[in-house]
Amino acid sequence: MARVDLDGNPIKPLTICMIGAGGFIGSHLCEKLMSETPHKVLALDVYNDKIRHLLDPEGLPWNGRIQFHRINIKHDSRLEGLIKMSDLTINLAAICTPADYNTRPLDTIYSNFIDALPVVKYCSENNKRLIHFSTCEVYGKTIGCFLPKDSPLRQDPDYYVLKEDVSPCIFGPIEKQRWSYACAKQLIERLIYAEGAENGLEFTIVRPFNWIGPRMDFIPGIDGPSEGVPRVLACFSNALLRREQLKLVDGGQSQRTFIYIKDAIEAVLLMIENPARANGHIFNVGNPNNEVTVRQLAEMMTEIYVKVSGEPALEVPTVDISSKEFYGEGYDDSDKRIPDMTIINKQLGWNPKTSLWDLLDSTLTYQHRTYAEAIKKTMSKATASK
Ligand SMILES: NC(=O)c1ccc[n+]([C@@H]2O[C@H](COP(=O)([O-])OP(=O)(O)OC[C@H]3O[C@@H](n4cnc5c(N)ncnc54)[C@H](O)[C@@H]3O)[C@@H](O)[C@H]2O)c1
Ligand SMILES: O=c1ccn([C@@H]2O[C@H](COP(=O)(O)OP(=O)(O)O[C@H]3OC[C@@H](O)[C@H](O)[C@H]3O)[C@@H](O)[C@H]2O)c(=O)[nH]1
Repeated sequence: MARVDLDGNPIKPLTICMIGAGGFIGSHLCEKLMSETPHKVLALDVYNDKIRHLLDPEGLPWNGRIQFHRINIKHDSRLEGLIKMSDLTINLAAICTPADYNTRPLDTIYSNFIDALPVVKYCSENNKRLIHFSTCEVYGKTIGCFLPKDSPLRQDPDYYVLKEDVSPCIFGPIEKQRWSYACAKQLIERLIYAEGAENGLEFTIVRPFNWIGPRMDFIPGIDGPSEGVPRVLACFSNALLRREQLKLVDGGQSQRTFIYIKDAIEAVLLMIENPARANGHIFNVGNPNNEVTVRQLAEMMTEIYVKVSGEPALEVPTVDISSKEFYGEGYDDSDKRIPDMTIINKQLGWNPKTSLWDLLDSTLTYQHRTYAEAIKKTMSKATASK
């Protein structure tokens, strides 16, 4: 049966230039495009470990529909040609790990702003559609967090729900370099918007709110550097796998809403296949029903991991740590992130489905299956060499 868009029109097969296709989100998007659509993907990245299972030249039903190009977009003259060959460009490439924002601020700004410039320019000059990945961090802190602790207004959604077309972007001072990422993302959003307004660029901007699931980041010492600090899902998974305490930065009081990667990918597919409804829009993509403090996240992951691994929890499963000790000088944090869903609901009729418990259950089952043996081996080697 012919696939149709939300308005009942048949969907034409597209060629998609996906930059950063080898990362967490890219790998899930490639998987979805291969298994459920006829679209072709030119997959650009410096790594391909997370999509290698899709690239096998023989024996896969989508044989030939995905092509990997090992390209660093900072300096590769093939970029424009690949964008020209495609109907649509999706840019996911970025440094997007908080541990880097205040320790490698220059790389962070270059990656999220300067390196994205040619992509925007080539799309605009060649009249190609662009879906650009920004972040919920462009909102920064909520207005509510500046109110007195006992102010009843803190309970009023107007003071904390984040709306694409209404909410201000509130960052900390320049010396809090944590905000360099958010600021670079905000400026590239403004540039894309201006290209749309002045030169007619067809664009969609995505603001992901803590998408999590299998293949997110790395487990230090197993498939990433031993001293590396990934995002919170991988930090907590690593601690659980090693039977270490989960570290709560500044007491784990910050709040986040987490969404299952597979729900979020459904939203991206709707944007890809419904350009008339998605062009010119900025979309929050998150799950407002899955809000927890980081402390509650740690407790829930501990409880689920006991069930998944069959091993009892540590007597004291968490430990508090200061942000200075964990991330270094210049760290700051978003206090609370609840996405408003009005625009994406209206344009694409999309809603997230998976509860936090269910998404952590499937993700920790994957983490245990993928890493438990490897961790046991490295830990027993380390003990033997003592
Ligand atoms: N995962 C989330 O919850 C989340 C939240 C907010 C924003 N985002 C945004 O979504 C995008 C993808 O995030 P992710 O979670 O998949 O991160 P990721 O780090 O897993 O993926 C990014 C990919 O981009 C590649 N890349 C970086 N610089 C490159 C370059 N110069 N040339 C070629 N490839 C390069 C990396 O190798 C990596 O594979 C990023 O722009 C990020 O800022 C993600
Ligand atoms: O071991 C840890 C790791 C992290 N944390 C805390 O957990 C919270 C979430 O941290 P993450 O590393 O997942 O990153 P954040 O939610 O702060 O930002 C992320 O969200 C939006 C995206 O653009 C980026 O991928 C990233 O910046 C923060 O409050 C952090 O301080 C811990 O308490 N312990």
